[in-house]
Amino acid sequence: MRLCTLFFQDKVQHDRVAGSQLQLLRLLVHGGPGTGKSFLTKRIQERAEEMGLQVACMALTGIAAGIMPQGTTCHYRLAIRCGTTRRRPPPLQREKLLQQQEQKRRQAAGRWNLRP
Ligand SMILES: Nc1ncnc2c1ncn2[C@@H]1O[C@H](COP(=O)(O)OP(=O)(O)OP(=O)(O)O)[C@@H](O)[C@H]1O
Repeated sequence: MRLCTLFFQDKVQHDRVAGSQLQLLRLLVHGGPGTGKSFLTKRIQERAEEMGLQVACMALTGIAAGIMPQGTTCHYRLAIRCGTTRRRPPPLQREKLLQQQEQKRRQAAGRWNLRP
């Protein structure tokens, strides 16, 4: 954790010299199963918080997010909406689309000599 402390101290000092506000720092912890990602993330978070820095932990899955202290999924934290934003077509247009689909299905069935 000495390296972690030195890293944050360097960063804080660098940002203070460069300007008055601390710059946002993004860290990506990546690795195979059981290589110590959660362990390292927790230590980094503890150290950063001891130094008065704010930490937001995010993960791609809910299970991974649940392991981290105050962890959330990326979608939740960044307010990324899931699902389609496309609206359903209006009824008339929808009817037309269904007709086109049926027509294509019949054409395909004819091509393969199947009963429509
Ligand atoms: N630097 C370390 N010193 C001591 N133990 C460690 C260290 N790094 C990891 N471990 C131990 O190794 C095991 C696996 O670590 P960890 O759960 O952090 O891995 P992970 O990459 O998050 O795993 P997964 O991908 O399955 O979520 C844990 O028991 C953890 O305590």
